[in-house]
Amino acid sequence: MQKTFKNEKILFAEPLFQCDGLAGFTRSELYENAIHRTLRINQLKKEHNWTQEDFDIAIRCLNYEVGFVIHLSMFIPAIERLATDDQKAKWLPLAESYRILGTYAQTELGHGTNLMALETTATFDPRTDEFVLRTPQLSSMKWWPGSLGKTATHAIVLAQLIIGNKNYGMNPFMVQLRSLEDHMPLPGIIVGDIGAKLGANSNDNGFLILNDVRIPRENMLARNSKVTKDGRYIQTSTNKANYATMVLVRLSIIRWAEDTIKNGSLIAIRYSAVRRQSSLQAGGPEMQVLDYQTQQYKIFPSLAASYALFFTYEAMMKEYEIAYAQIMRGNNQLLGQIHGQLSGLKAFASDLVTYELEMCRRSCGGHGYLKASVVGETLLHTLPLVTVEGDNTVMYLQCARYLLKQIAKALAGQDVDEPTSYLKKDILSYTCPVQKGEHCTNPNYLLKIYTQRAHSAIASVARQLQFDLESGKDQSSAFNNNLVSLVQAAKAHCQLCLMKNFVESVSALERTCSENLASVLRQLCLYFGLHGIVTASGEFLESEAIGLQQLEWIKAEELKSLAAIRPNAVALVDAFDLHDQTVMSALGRYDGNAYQHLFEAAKREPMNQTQVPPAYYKYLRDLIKGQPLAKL
Ligand SMILES: CCCCCCCCCCC/C=C/C(=O)SCCNC(=O)CCNC(=O)[C@H](O)C(C)(C)COP(=O)(O)OP(=O)(O)OC[C@H]1O[C@@H](n2cnc3c(N)ncnc32)[C@H](O)[C@@H]1OP(=O)(O)O
Ligand SMILES: Cc1cc2nc3c(=O)[nH]c(=O)nc-3n(C[C@H](O)[C@H](O)[C@H](O)COP(=O)(O)OP(=O)(O)OC[C@H]3O[C@@H](n4cnc5c(N)ncnc54)[C@H](O)[C@@H]3O)c2cc1C
Repeated sequence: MQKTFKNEKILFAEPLFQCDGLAGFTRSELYENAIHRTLRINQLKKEHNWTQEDFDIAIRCLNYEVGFVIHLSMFIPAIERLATDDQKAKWLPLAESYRILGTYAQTELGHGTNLMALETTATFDPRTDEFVLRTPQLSSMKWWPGSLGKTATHAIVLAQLIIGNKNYGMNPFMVQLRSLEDHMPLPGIIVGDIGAKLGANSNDNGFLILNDVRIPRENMLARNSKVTKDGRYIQTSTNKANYATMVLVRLSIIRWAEDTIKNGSLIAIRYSAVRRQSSLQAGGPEMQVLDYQTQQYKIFPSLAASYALFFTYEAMMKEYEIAYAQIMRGNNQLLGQIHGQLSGLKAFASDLVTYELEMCRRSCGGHGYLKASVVGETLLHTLPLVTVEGDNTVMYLQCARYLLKQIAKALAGQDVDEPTSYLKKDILSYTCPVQKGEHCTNPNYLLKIYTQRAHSAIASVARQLQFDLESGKDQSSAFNNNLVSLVQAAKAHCQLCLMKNFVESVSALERTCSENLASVLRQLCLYFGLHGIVTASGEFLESEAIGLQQLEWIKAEELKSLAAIRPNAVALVDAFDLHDQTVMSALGRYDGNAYQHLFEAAKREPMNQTQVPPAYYKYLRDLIKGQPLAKL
C-alpha cells in the first residue's frame, strides 16, 4: 500500500524520530522538534543518497509532524508555478537549500475563501519602480499561513495589484519578512504566531501586517502576468493560473487523508483483534470485539476507505501530471477539469476520513480517549483538512460548477471531459443492473448504480436551476436556492470517482496478482460499493438508480460482506506496511500487546515521575489531616 520505505530502519534508529516522547511537549518544544526533524531528514537524504520520493516518504512516516511543511508543500511549488524562469533561477536554489524559508500568505483575518475580496494591496510606484505592500485595516492582516509566525524569512504574498487607480486583481509577490542576519522582522513588517490550535501545534501559523513595505518590481512573480517599468499590466496567461498552487495542494491533501485513515483503521482493527469483551453465550469465553457485527460495521468502512483513497490518489496524480505538463506549456485546456476534480475530491476525501477516524476512535472504547491510543490525536491533526486549501463546502460548489458546465455541453451534443463522460448517456435508458440478489456481488453492476445516481443528481439540480432562472430569479438567487443540491451533486460525482477508481484498479491488479489477493481486494471493493449505497440510500432511491427491492438485497449483501472481510481484516491493515513508530499507537502495535504498551505509556506520564504530587503539600495534606486551610 505504501511504497515500502527501505530507509525505515535508518530513520527510526534515531531517538529524534521515535515518537513516544512527544506527549507533554510544550508548543515551543514541538516547534523546535519539528524543525530539527526536517533538517535531520535532509541530512540523512544527503548521507544516504535518498531520492526526493524517499524524503517525502520519510515525512509521511512521521505523519507530517515535521517543520517547514508550507515551505516544502506550497512556497517552493508556488515559485515553480508562478515565477518566470529568471525568477526561478534566483529564488529556487535559495529555497531548496533552506537559505530562505518561505510561506504562502494568502488568507487574511477577514477573508480566506473569497479571494476576490482580499484586502492586502500591492501598489505600483513608477517613480521608484517598486510595489508598496500594505494591509490597510485589521481584517486585512494575513492570518493562518504556516511557518509565518516565527520561521519564514520570505512570503509569497497574494495581494490586489493596483496601478494608478485600477485594481488588476490578486497577484503573487515575493516579500522578505525577516533579516537574513538576525531573523528580526524588517521595517514595516509586524509578524507573530496566531496562538494554540486544536492540533498541529508544532506549526507556527502566523499573522502579518504590512505597513507600506516596498519591494522591487521584479518581486512580482510574473509567469502569468507582469507590470512593465512604465506601469503597463500585461497578462500572459489566464489569471486562474495563479491558483495553480492550490490545485497541487488539494491533490496532496487526498494523500494526507489516505495516510491518516490508514493509521486509524490499523489502530482500530488491530486493537479490536486483541480486545476481548463480553460473550454471546452465557458463561462462554469473552469474544474478540472484532467478531461483533456492529464492531465490523463501525470500522470496516475505514479499511475500505484506505484502499479507495489509495487508488484514487494514484489515479488523480496521473491526471494532475498530464494537466500540469500541459499548463506549464501554456495549454490551459485541462485547467478547469483538474480544478473541478481536485476541488471535489479534496473535500470528499477529507470529509470521509474525519468521519471514519471518529468511528475508529469510538471503536476503541475508553482507551480511544487516551492520547496514547493516538487515534484521537490523528483525528485532531486531520480536522484542518476539511478547511485548508479551501473550505469543503466551497470546494464542492466549485466541483458542482464544473459539473454544470459539463452537463450543459453534454446536453448540447458537445464533447465533455473524460471524468464526466457518463453525462453523455441517455439518463432515461437506464435499467438497474441488479435484478436479483446475487447481482449485488458484481462491483461493475454497483458502478452502474453509482453512475446513474450521480448523473441524476447533476441533471436534477441543473433542471432546477434552469427552472428558477426561467421563473425570473436572478443568477445569484437561483444559485443560492440550490446550493445544498449542488453540494449533493458534487458529492455524488466524487463518490462515483472513488468507486470507479477502486473497481478499475482492482480489475487491473487482478491481471498480475495472485487470485487469493485479487479475491480479497474484490471483496473489499464490493463492500466499499455496497456500504456507500446503504449510507446514502435516500439519494440512490431518489435518483431511481435502485428501488426498495434492490436496497433490501444490497443491505443484506453488505452485512454478508462484513463476515467475508473479517478473516483478512488484520492482514489488510498489516499490508499498509506501517512501522510502529509511524502509527505511534499503544493500541495498534504490530505485536498486539496493547495493555503492556498502554501501561508503559502511563508510566512515562510526567505526573508519574513523583509519587506524591506537589498539590498534596499545598492543599491535600491539611485537608486530610483535618487542619484548617490557610486563606487560599
Ligand atoms: C511535505 C509535506 C506535504 C504536505 C502536503 C499537504 C500540505 C497541506 C498544507 C495546507 C496548508 C494550508 C494552506 C492554505 O489553506 S492556502 C489558502 C487556500 N485558500 C483557498 O483555497 C481559497 C479558496 N477560494 C478559492 O479558491 C476561490 O476564491 C474560489 C475558487 C472559491 C472562487 O474563485 P473566484 O473568486 O476566482 O471566482 P469563481 O468561482 O468565479 O472562479 C473564477 C474562475 O476560476 C476558476 N478557478 C477557481 N479556482 C481555480 C483553481 N484553483 N484552479 C483553476 N481554476 C480555478 C473557476 O473554475 C472559474 O473558472 P470559469 O470562469 O471558467 O468557470
Ligand atoms: C491549520 C490551517 C492551516 C492553514 N494554512 C494556511 C496557509 O498556509 N496559507 C493560507 O493562505 N491560508 C491558510 N489557512 C487558511 C485556510 O485556507 C482558510 O481557513 C480556508 O480557505 C477557509 O477560509 P475561511 O477560514 O475564510 O472560512 P470561511 O470561508 O469564512 O468559512 C466560514 C463558513 O462560510 C461558508 N462559506 C464561505 N463562503 C461560502 C460560499 N461562497 N458559499 C457557501 N458557503 C460559504 C463556509 O462553508 C464555512 O461554513 C490555514 C487554515 C488552517 C485551519
